[in-house]
Amino acid sequence: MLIIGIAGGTGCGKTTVVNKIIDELPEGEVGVISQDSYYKDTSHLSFEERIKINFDHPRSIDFDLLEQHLKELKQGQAIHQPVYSFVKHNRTGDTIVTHPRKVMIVEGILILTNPELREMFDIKIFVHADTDERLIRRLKRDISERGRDLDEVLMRYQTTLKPMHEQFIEPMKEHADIIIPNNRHNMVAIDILRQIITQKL
Ligand SMILES: Nc1ncnc2c1ncn2[C@@H]1O[C@H](COP(=O)(O)OP(=O)(O)O)[C@@H](O)[C@H]1O
Ligand SMILES: O=c1ccn([C@@H]2O[C@H](COP(=O)(O)O)[C@@H](O)[C@H]2O)c(=O)[nH]1
Repeated sequence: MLIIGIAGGTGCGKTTVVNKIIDELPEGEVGVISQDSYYKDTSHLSFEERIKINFDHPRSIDFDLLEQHLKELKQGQAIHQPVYSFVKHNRTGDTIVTHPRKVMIVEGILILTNPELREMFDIKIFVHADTDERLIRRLKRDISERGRDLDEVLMRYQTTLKPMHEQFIEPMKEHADIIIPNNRHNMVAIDILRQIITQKL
């Protein structure tokens, strides 16, 4: 199994890159684990308490479960990946059965901050887009898909997104094997990745 970690700040285009890689490779060869599925279960908190959580800090992620699941996949076992609701800011209680594949992609803003997880990646990728570009994308996406409004996104951006990005995410570029510039759609980078993956397989 080839395990690829894809990190980068919110809105940089991680999910988009992952989907393009899946499109480029034979069906059924690529599986995905999203760090978002591993936000800690906060069912014991009220909605008002949950919205105050700093979702851009590594402590908000259940890295133990993420690591355990990746190990199980590596051993050939299927896992039950939790389903996360950005609207409720919590796990839904449902899970998706994720089967081991020849290529497993783990994507998320903070996945390179965890040393044990980092060790498990055969290829570490950092997707870069400029800060203003990411904020514009985040605004559009969170308003249209995640039930947010302008004030919520900007407040979160100033209080947690920007400082956490600078403290935890941007420094992780140092651990990356490949940095993909993604201010615009970058099909050349996707094609290079496809070639690297095919060669490794
Ligand atoms: N290279 C790009 N150019 C323009 N828009 C993009 C690009 N990559 C992604 N987007 C858009 O930006 C938004 C956030 O992208 P997404 O892949 O969800 O980012 P991430 O998973 O890193 O948060 C989406 O609406 C997506 O369509
Ligand atoms: O309940 C939540 C959990 C997370 N977020 C935000 O999501 C992004 C990470 O997702 P991307 O798809 O990589 O953008 C992170 O910046 C959190 O602030 C949230 O809004 N609510």
